[in-house]
Amino acid sequence: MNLITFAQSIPKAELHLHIEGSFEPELMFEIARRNNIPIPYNSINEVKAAYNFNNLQEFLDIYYAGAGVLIHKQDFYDLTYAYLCRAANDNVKHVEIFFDPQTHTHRGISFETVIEGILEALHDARKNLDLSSYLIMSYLRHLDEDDAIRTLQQSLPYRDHITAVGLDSSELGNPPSKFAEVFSLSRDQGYKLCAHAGEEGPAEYIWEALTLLNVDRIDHGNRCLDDLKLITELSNRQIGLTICPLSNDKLQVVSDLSEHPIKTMLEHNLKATINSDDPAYFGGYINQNFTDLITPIGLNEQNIIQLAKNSFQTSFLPDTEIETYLDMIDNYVQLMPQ
Ligand SMILES: Nc1ncnc2[nH]cnc12
Ligand SMILES: [Zn+2]
Repeated sequence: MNLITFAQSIPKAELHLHIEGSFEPELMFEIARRNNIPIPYNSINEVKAAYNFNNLQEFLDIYYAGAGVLIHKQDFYDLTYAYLCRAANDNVKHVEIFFDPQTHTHRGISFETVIEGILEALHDARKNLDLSSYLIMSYLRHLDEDDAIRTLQQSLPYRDHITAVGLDSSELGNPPSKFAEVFSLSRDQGYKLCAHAGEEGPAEYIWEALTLLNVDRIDHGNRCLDDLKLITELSNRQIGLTICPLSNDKLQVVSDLSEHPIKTMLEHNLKATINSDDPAYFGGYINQNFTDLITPIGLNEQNIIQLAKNSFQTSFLPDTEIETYLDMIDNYVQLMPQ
C-alpha cells in the first residue's frame, strides 16, 4: 500500500474544524438562493477565485460574509451534515467541531436556531455514519469579554451538548489574557478549554493560553517553536497542538508547505495533530492535509501512525474510548496489505 492510501485509510480524529469554514460555495449558493440573500459573486468559480489570502484577517472578512446567508435551523443542519459526510469519507471516526455563536447572534439569529441545527446533524451522523462527535463553542476574540460572557450564559441550557469552549478570530492584538475571566467561568461550568494561539501571534500568547486560561489544548501553536522553554513545557505536559497545514499555507503562516514544521514538532515529542481548520476555503479536508504533506516534508509511515494516534490521545474523549481507537489503529497497521 502506498503512503497516500495508507494516510487516507488510517482511522483518525479531527479536532480543529470550524463548521462555518466547511461552507462549500455550491451549498452557499443554494442556501443564499432559498433565503433570497444576494451574494457578490456570479459563479462558483468567481467565489473560488476570491479565496486568495495574504493573512488571517483577509480570510476572516470573507468567512464572516459567507456565514451571513445562514438563517434557519435547516441551514445549520445542511452545513453540518455535509461536513460530517466528508469527514466519514476520510475515515474520520471522531470529530470535535467548533461553532462561532456570536457570528450569528450578532446578525439576529438566535443561539437556539444555530445549535439545534448543528446538534441534529451530529445526532444523525452518529446514527447513519457511525461518526462520534463533540461540539466546541468558540468565543470571538475581536469582540469584548462581556460579549463572550453573555454567550456563555446563552449556552447553559445546552450545557450537556457542549464539551468545550475555544477562542478564535483575529489573533494579533487580542491576546488570551483578555479572556481570563470567561475562561475561568467556563471551566466552573465543567467545559473543557482550548484556544487558538501562536497562529499569527507570538509564543507569548501560547504561554498566556496555558498559564492564564489554563487550556487543555492549543489550536495551531506553530509559534511555540520560537521558544525552547515552551517546547519543553508543551512536551512535558503532552498538550495537544491542533495543526492545520493547508490553512497555514493559504494564510501564509508558512512560506510554503515544504517549510511546514509538523515533522519538527514530532521530533520534539510534541503532541501535534493534523486538521483542516476551514476546508472549504483552504483547499481540502483532512485527508488532503495529510497527503499534501507527504512529499514536501517527507512524512513517513511512522509519522502518519503517530499523528493518527495523537488525534485520539489529545481528544476530549474518555480514556476507555481513546484506548479502543488506539487498538483500531494498531489493528489497521497490522492487517494492512504490504
Ligand atoms: N484559522 C483561524 N484562526 C482564527 N480564527 C478562525 N476562525 C476560523 N478559522 C480561523
Ligand atoms: Zn481555526
